[in-house]
Amino acid sequence: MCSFSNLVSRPEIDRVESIVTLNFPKVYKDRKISEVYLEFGQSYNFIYVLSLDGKLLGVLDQTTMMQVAGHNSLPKHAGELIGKAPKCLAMYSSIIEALSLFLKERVYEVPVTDEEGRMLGVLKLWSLFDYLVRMLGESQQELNDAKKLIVTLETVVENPYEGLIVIDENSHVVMINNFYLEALGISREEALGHHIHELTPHSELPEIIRTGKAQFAEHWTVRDREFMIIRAPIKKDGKIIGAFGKTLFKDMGLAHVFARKLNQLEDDLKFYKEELRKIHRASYDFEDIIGEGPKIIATINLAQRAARTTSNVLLTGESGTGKELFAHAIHNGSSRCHGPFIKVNCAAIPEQLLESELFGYAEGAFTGARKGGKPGKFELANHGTIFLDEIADMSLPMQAKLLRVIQELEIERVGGTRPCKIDVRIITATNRKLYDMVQERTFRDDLFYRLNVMAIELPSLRERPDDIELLANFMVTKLNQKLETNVEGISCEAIQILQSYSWPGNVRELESVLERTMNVVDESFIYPEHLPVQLRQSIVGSDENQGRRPNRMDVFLNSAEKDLVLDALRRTKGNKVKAAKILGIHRSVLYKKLTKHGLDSETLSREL
Ligand SMILES: Nc1ncnc2c1ncn2[C@@H]1O[C@H](COP(=O)(O)OP(=O)(O)OP(=O)(O)O)[C@@H](O)[C@H]1O
Repeated sequence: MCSFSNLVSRPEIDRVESIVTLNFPKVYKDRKISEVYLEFGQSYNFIYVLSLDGKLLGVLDQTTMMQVAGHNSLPKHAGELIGKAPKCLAMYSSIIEALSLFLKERVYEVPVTDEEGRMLGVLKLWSLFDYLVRMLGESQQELNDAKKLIVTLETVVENPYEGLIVIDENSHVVMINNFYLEALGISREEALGHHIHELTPHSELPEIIRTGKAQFAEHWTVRDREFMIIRAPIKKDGKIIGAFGKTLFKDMGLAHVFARKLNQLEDDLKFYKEELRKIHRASYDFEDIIGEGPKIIATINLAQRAARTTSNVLLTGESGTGKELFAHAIHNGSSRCHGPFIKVNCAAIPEQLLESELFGYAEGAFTGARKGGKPGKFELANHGTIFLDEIADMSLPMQAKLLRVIQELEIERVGGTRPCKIDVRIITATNRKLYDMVQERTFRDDLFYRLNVMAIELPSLRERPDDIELLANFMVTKLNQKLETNVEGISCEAIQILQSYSWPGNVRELESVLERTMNVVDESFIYPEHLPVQLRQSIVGSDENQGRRPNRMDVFLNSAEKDLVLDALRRTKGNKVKAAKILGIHRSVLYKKLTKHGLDSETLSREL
């Protein structure tokens, strides 16, 4: 006999094998056919035999088995057993085929041999009882699941906040909830099974079935009540089998509340966007840079030229000379003025944080990293300008990373895997001698040359004492607003003291000296005694300023300046804004000059 496991490869193999070895061979020898019957023949079980090429050779049903068992004359081999089977094989064949499809896993197979042990076919056993018990169990479970689902769906459909109606492909109502019935003023009996137009003659649901197109947020008026509704087709396997209508709000009052909330949210969003834009905006223009001495004018001209290019800019100069002010003005004077302006103080950020601050980090980059990661300053500055202040304080490893960004024009977040292209103009600033640092190898030369494309050196205040009066008066006006004071000006003697001081802290120091002074002064003018002692002392030691009287040079320059101002005003027919532009000075400076030269409106009308 061929090995059973060659024929059967299912998990039941153990069980079947035991049947084969214990029961079937012995059925014939040891009269165990009744056991087989008990095992398989309790109720509607079948034993059928297939030939090796799959033909149904015979079937043993309950009756046959009973006969076999009852006659006590046992067949000698399976072939004999088969011979006792009813002959209506055709009927059995179709039943068995159908059931076998369902019952595959419950069919047990044993080989059938003739007397000489030659393989005749396969004897298959299955238990309908087992099957029914299992199927019933499964059906019960499915029934319970379905019941639960129905209860859930009923709760969803029958909620007091929205109406729902469902029609079939013939536009007959198949489902409607109480909210909808109430809105229509009809009973469920009057609705179910009826054509939707009998309930509501103008319903557009049949149109949805025809076109297959959904409608969103439509108005629906019924019995003087207004609703907002959506209508949509119901599809199965791509075919439209119905449509549904669903109210979006309990009533229009609620819809208005929702609309108001939405508007409010949109307004809030607009506000915060604007606030963010303000934060990331450059605050100063070239007009805000005060100075008319040749040095500062030349510097402003150079910066204006830099603004028109896309090149990187390196601003150098002592602390407080206005490097940040210039960076703002360059951004605002450039084609990127509508993009963001992002400032990073490289000295203020701890070395280990600078990389993630500049390039951002990916989600999960380190413990405590924010969900979704965080964009770095370079990403925030995209399509705008990044201002890297105190660049000389950047460590060598960070310099290398910055160089790579400049060369490849892309950044990669810390812990990230995908580089991201950026379009950023870089303005850097330092009050240290960067070139000396390059010589000392504390600053990378390749990075230096990349940053130093447009080099702008800002003059110290010492180098332009003539601007001090202008700057001081400008600041008094500005500080009056900030401090809510009414200081009208600075006396000539006080100006002389300011001009003779060396201003190591440059314009920032001048600003803070004036703020301190204006906070304590009670008079309308600032006199020498109001100024800090160290400033007053500076004039004592200054021979140059002792008993200073106007010399011929002063007189000449003064008169040349007056002529220039008048000439500009004549050319612009008295338009001061245009005249200031011609002269290349700020409007406020022109007004000061007019006062200085006694050019009030009466005099001007005579002179022009
Ligand atoms: N020419 C100027 N006209 C008007 N205000 C100026 C001018 N220069 C500098 N200031 C003012 O002086 C203060 C210091 O300027 P800023 O911060 O730009 O200097 P800085 O060179 O960047 O300083 P630091 O090197 O210390 O960062 C600011 O309030 C700025 O507005």
